[in-house]
Amino acid sequence: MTLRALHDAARRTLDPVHYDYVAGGAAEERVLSANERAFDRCLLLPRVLCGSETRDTTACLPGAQRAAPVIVAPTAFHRLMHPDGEGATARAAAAEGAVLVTGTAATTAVDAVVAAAREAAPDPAVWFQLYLHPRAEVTETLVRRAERAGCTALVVTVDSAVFGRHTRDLRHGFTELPPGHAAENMRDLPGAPPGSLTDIPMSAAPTWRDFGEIPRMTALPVLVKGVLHPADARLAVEHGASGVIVSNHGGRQCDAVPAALDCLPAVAEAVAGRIPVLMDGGVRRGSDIAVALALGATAVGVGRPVMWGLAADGEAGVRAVLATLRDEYDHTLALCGGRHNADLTRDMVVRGGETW
Ligand SMILES: Cc1cc2nc3c(=O)[nH]c(=O)nc-3n(C[C@H](O)[C@H](O)[C@H](O)COP(=O)(O)O)c2cc1C
Ligand SMILES: CCCCCCC(=O)C(=O)O
Repeated sequence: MTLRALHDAARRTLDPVHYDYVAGGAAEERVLSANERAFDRCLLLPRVLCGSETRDTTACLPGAQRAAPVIVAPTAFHRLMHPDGEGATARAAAAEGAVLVTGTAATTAVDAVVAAAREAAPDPAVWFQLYLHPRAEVTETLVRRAERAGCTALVVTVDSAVFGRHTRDLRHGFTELPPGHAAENMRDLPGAPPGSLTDIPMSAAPTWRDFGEIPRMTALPVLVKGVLHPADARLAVEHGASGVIVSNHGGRQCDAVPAALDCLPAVAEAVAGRIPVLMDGGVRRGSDIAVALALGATAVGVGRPVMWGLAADGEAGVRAVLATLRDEYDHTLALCGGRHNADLTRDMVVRGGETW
């Protein structure tokens, strides 16, 4: 099944309110569409007579030495997509050698997510995503929970000082999870109603100093997600981040920011190879992965495509999404004369577009 077919199948299967929760973005959804359009404008200039019969597409990531170059970005509430929820996503990601980022807003507790991943592979890489809580001890509770569960890295999301205004959810009045669903990692956190879609237990004014406390409280590598400005990428390095994820939250936060891909080159330049730079937002095909890697990413994240795969066919649907992207990327790398991801370089990306 192509990713488009899985998306169509998901749309047919899902309650339209739940479909819109995932598909939608903030405000006029300008950034949501800009993320995909940015990839449409980028074309690859292949090198010839320098290829290899076999290729190594693995990426060296924090807490995941030989991972697929596509990771599962953190997305909330997988049980809205399929009764098997995050357990199915975890087994699929582990079987495909992809990092899964599970999050505070998962409908399956982090220890059960890691246990599910271990059913599919002996040494899976599961990262845990969290927000900075106004009370440091609550943040620490989540960090310890992720450590105990066996997560291999943490991801701190910093683009959500306030919750995005998701137009479609506002139109539907979708503010509460259906009965029987809850954000399981939040059940026992103070002031966190686990059924609310928008009431995130997070600080409204976190600082780099607050972020810097996290690498100090844990031996796990800590990545920062939601960086767009190169100056923030430099601050991330200075405050102990082990990786930067260039992301505008899939167009679900500020609807006036650039496409994530368009922010990648400047962030990669600012980081200058000191830590890995990842990006997410709008990745829909293997050649998108090649473009992002050529522009300085070590790996890319996918959010919505994984949700569509899960809704369409559970664990098998998520596997199909990850395997399709990996195979398409390998094929593109071969056609561009590459053997390793690093063979894709910035000079191989040109801006094309509708006017050509
Ligand atoms: C339904 C949905 C839920 C999300 N939940 C979270 C979350 O809990 N934490 C987070 O950091 N990002 C969250 N994101 C953002 C994703 O991690 C990622 O940045 C985005 O989906 C990438 O864009 P893509 O969907 O075009 O691949 C969510 C995105 C979607 C679509
Ligand atoms: C407790 C609710 C947290 C929801 C976070 C989900 C999210 O980030 C989104 O974009 O939706």
